[in-house]
Parts: sequence; structure tokens; C-alpha cells
Amino acid sequence: MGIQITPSILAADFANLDRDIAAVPSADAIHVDVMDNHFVPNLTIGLPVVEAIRKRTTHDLDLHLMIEDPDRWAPEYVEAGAQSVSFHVEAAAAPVRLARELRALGAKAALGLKPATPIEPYADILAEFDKILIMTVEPGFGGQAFLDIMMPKVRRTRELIKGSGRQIALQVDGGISERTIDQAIAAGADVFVAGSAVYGADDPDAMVRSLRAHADAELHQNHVH
Ligand SMILES: O=C(CO)[C@@H](O)[C@H](O)COP(=O)(O)O
Ligand SMILES: [Fe+2]
Repeated sequence: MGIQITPSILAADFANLDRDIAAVPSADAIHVDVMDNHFVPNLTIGLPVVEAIRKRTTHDLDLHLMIEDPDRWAPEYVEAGAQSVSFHVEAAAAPVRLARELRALGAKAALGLKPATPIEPYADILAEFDKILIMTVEPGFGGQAFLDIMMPKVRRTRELIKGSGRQIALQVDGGISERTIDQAIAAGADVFVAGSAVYGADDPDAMVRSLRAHADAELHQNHVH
């Protein structure tokens, strides 16, 4: 599977999404944060904007739904053109049924966990997912400080993934930068969301490549995965 760097357009200019998505050709996918002002105290974009983005880029779209009632809405984001849809376990009524529905529609299904949500209760359903998303900030806003206290959970999740014998990606989201990515990779993450680090850089695409180089170097040094 390898390392993946997925820039978050939450830190882009929402009036210039076309330009800012085109500014990161080295991205493995574009991370799109959907917030509904209920599951998190912030409001971003929804289906019409995802449909519009889909027409403007050939990159995969990695949807991160921070919304209530994902059981109702997540499949619609596959119809809108997403290749991967993450929903939060704290919000889902029937996470296994929803994961199966997303996969049946042809998308990857990912299970998201807020910082205070432990992974252990979900050990038996991990194999239903293509990816686990461990939040390394409280969801809702970009530009927050990386929570290094989440690294034990990332390690435990990597162990559970190994135990499952499946190819399941492990994504971290929040506060990822050249300074913090090493800790996350050492803990076992292989997919990295970066918003402010990428779009706050003078050259966003150079930052994507730099983050990947950091991750590759740390991976080879530690042989963690
Ligand atoms: O899901 C979220 C925030 O809730 C993220 O995807 C942020 O967009 C990451 O931004 P940075 O922490 O990298 O600035
Ligand atoms: Fe996100």
C-alpha cells in the first residue's frame, strides 16, 4: 500500500478551490472535510461542492464526514464521486451495514475515531473497513496542535490490523507537519492528512513531497509496519 499524503482542502482558499487543488499534483488523494455544525461546531461544504470538485480533478477524493447521521448521507458522497468515505463511529447507528453499503457502491470505507474514543471496542469489526482514521486533534478545525497522546492508540490499532491479517490502511488527521509526521509513522500510521502544513507552505506541492520523504525515511529507519 505504501505511504500516502492527502492534503486537506480545509486549509485551502474556499473561493479558489480549483486553483488550490491543482497546486498539489503530488498528492495521493485530496482530503475533503465535511462538517455539519452538529457533529462538530463548524460548517464547511456538502454534496454540491463535492460534485463540483469531482469534475475539476482526476485525483481520488478522500471524504471525511464529520456529520450526524452518516448512515443516511455517506452513500450519497460515493454517488457524488468519492473514492473513499470516512465516517465517525460516534455518529453511525450501524457501522458494519454502512461500511458494506459503501463498499458495494465501489468506494473504500473508513472508520473514524475522535481522540476520546478507544479502538478496542471495534476490534471485531475492523476487517469490514479499508482504512481506520485516528484523529490527532479534536475534529472541527484546521490548524490545531498535534495530540501526541494519541500515539499509543495508533500503535494499538496497527497491532489489531496486523492481527486481522488484512490490508487495512491507518490514517492520522490533525496537526501533521514535518515536525510531527515522524512520531505518527513510528507509531504505525501510513496515510497522513495535512492541511495547514501544506497550504500554509510557500510551495504546497514541495511540502507534500517533503512530508512523503520524511515518512519514507522514518519508515526505512524503523521498519515499523
Ligand atoms: O478533519 C480535520 C479537522 O477536523 C482535518 O482534516 C484538518 O483539516 C487538518 O488540518 P491541519 O490540522 O492539518 O491544519
Ligand atoms: Fe479531516
